[in-house]
Amino acid sequence: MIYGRVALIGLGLIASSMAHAMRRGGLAGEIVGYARTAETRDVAREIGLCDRVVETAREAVEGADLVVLCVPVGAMDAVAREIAPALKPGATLSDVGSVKRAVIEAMAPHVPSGVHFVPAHPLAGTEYSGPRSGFATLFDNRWCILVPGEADRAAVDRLGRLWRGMGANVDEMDAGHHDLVLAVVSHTPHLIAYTMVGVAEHLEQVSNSEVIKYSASGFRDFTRIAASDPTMWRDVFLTNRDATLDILGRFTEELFVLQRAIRMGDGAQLHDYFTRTRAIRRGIVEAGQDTAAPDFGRVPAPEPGG
Ligand SMILES: NC(=O)c1ccc[n+]([C@@H]2O[C@H](COP(=O)([O-])OP(=O)(O)OC[C@H]3O[C@@H](n4cnc5c(N)ncnc54)[C@H](O)[C@@H]3O)[C@@H](O)[C@H]2O)c1
Ligand SMILES: O=C(O)C(=O)C[C@]1(C(=O)O)C=C[C@@H](O)C=C1
Repeated sequence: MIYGRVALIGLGLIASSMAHAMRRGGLAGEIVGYARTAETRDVAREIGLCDRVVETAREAVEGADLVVLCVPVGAMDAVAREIAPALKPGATLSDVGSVKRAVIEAMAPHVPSGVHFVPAHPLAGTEYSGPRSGFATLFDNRWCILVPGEADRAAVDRLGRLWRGMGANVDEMDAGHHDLVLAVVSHTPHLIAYTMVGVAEHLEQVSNSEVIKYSASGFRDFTRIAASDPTMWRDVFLTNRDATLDILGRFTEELFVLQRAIRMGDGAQLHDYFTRTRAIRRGIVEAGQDTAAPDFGRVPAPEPGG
């Protein structure tokens, strides 16, 4: 056991996956949960997600050794303000928000002295939300980034042990770098997926039923991403504004380069570009970062005709 009592605030995909993963590893003596709506609290009780589901966030954090805010990024400020007076001295306060600079700015002013604030971000998720969507293996072999700043080393190491116990690999970063990296590997790709699905929807010459019927696998992957929670992603783009706009600007420049190559019939440029991007994908598969990739991606391609 790593913590005696863990409080999870906001019982959606990430909190419910944490609850399952902590149980699987025997990592918490007691898991206490709080959700804003009575409906979510009722579902959590019905499926036995936590040992106790309580009626207020303050009640949930009382006596907890670890408190994790699992609410949308835009709600972190209000929740931190509300629970701060009830936090136990010596407790660790963490979060799982997808953006780190804005969350730290929102939460840090409320953290009482004697409470260790260790922000975190598990790089794992699905397009589903709510208390029924979680599963114990969500974090297996994925990364969790801790953004500890000047936090107490023993508290940081303890939270790292919890995430490793839930199956994740743990790294540390500063908040600004985290937000830039995530703008590249998660936030801008989501925006592009949302946009591509929007383009298909707005195309007058192709009906929505044709889009659904003939949806090829590349587009299907876009639609999966574009089904992600609207509140969560609204907050991500509003709070990681600068990094996302930076990456989006670079994306637009590269898009124009490819657009020009297509217009000019420059096959060599297209081939060279796609050869370089393929190497990146192969690197991800070889590093074991896409567990869904078939094995033949990791061995040389078969001989023609073989
Ligand atoms: N879904 C992902 O892929 C993913 C991955 C990593 C991190 N995150 C981050 O984890 C956090 C939770 O995401 P999730 O996917 O579990 O979302 P979710 O929608 O499944 O759950 C969010 C929970 O927060 C509650 N909530 C919403 N607004 C609230 C408020 N103002 N006050 C109190 N509770 C409120 C909701 O009722 C719900 O129970 C977000 O900060 C998100 O950025 C998400
Ligand atoms: O796999 C997915 O559905 C996700 O979108 C998960 C994903 C990602 O971009 O990888 C999304 C947001 C996070 O903060 C972390 C992980």
